[in-house]
Amino acid sequence: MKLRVSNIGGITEPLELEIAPGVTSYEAPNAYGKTSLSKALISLLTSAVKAEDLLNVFSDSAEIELMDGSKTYYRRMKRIKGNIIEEKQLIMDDDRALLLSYFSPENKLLVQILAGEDNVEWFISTTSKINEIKAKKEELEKLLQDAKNSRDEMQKNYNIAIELQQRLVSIDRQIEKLEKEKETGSAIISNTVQTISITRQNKLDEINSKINVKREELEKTKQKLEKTEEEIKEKESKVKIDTKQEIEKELKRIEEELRSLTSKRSELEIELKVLERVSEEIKEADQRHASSCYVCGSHVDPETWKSRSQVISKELSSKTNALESLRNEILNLNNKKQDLEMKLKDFDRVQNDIEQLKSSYEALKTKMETLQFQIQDLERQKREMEEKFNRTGEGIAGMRLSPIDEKINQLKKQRSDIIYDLQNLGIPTLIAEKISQKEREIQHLSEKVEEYNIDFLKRLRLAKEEFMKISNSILKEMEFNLTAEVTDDNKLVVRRNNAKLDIKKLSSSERTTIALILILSSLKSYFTTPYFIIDESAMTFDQKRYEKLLNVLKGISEYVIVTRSSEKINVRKATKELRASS
Ligand SMILES: Nc1ncnc2c1ncn2[C@@H]1O[C@H](COP(=O)(O)OP(=O)(O)OP(=O)(O)O)[C@@H](O)[C@H]1O
Ligand SMILES: [Zn+2]
Repeated sequence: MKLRVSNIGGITEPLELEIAPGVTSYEAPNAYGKTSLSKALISLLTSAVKAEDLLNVFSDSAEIELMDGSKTYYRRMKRIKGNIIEEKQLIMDDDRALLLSYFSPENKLLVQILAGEDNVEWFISTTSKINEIKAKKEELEKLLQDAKNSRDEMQKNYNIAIELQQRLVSIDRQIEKLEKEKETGSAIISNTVQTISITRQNKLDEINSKINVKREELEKTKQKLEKTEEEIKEKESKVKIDTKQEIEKELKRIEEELRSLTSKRSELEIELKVLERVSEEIKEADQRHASSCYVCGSHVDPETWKSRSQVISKELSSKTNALESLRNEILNLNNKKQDLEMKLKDFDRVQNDIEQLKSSYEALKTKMETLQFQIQDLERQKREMEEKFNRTGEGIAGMRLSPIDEKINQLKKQRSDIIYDLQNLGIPTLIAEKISQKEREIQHLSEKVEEYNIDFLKRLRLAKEEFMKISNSILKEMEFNLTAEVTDDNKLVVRRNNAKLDIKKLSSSERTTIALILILSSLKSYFTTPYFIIDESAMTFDQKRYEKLLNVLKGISEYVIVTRSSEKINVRKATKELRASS
């Protein structure tokens, strides 16, 4: 196969390599790009190796291309505005390649075993894809449970349907029997028919007369209503609000005037009384020819009494006249006031009348509505009655049913209920067919689940059995005085001369060998890789053991590539046998 790499990792000069089947050793100085090349090859097996990890940080585009026969696989990436865009055609996309196709100081299993950890359960379940099988198994188990549940449901429905069918047969028999009984009794029935039609006519007549009465009443109410409306209008035209207000204003004015006039009158009356007394005193003084004042006792010429009396009399008569006219005025105003008060009372009375008319108008309206509703109701009753009579024209329904018919009707209702239920459930023969179909499905699913179960257990054992098979011979061939096995609970157990040895006590080449054996076991059991790459820096073998190891590895994959540090660049066949055969 032919590999071309450019701008991957530290490889900036385009690199082209022809790799022959068998074990190839790729030698180059430190920091030349051996790891970069290995990563390029692994990146064609899994997209878990990301473009970001591959692309040389100083380049904007990179390419890995592998041509194998007529097939071309590649990863081509470009950096555009800080993002890497990639086109790829992988040989496979399986992240187990990181564990099983590449043995380097970064290999997780190697790291773990070098650290002295002996639990390899994660390695076995990851490389065997046991979890995927488990998930599939569980999915199937769920389907199986669902199928069983729906079969049970169907069985239940089947039992119900059978029972319903039996009930249907018995009901049909009962109906048949009752129909026969009815036929014998039908002679009696024809008599009743006449009676019934008379009763019907009576009922209709009754309703019709009720409707007529109500209609007449409605007509009368309507007339009353119209009359009331007219009256209200007439009265309202009489009572004009502004005239009423004017009268009230006038009344107020008169009352005010009356108040001022009456107070004037009482003043005048008091003045008159005073004058009358003075005039009497003066007259008396004149008769006595008094020479001194009857009030203050000062000297008065008796001759002046007469002239004084004259002045007072004049004043008296003028005041009396004024009082007289004031009294007349008051009288007049009081009359006017009474008139106006009468008018206001009239207004109030009419207003009252209007209120009363209005309330009786409302009452009439309600009565009309009630009547209309009653008439509608009666007409509906009539219509329904007519419909019922028409529907059951020549039958006897419309009246109470005879007990036989009632019983037949009841049975028929039960019958149609059962048929409805049966339609929902399905008829028993159909259900039975479905049940047997389900049973086949259950059978099939059970077998599948069992297969997965067996596969699951087998898979779990496979790598361990393979490990048992190959570990001791490899260890022997590598001349390590050790035996190793993986226990049922997935622990690595290593022994020397039958004594258990803690992994931590093993030398690093012993640990590395055991890790490699585990990887070989998983490769044989679960995973086929097109090439297997070993980074020599992961190994601490002496030359003799290194040669032996290459022999062990050569059958592991069609291509085995070992990268080594060397001052010179060299690509060559690495094992004697292959060198001999090529
Ligand atoms: N993505 C990258 N971008 C730029 N340079 C890189 C990148 N990856 C690695 N390098 C550099 O490229 C050079 C080659 O690295 P690489 O790990 O492939 O060398 P190596 O041949 O495996 O060396 P060693 O013998 O020490 O293991 C190193 O100098 C490394 O720092
Ligand atoms: Zn006097």
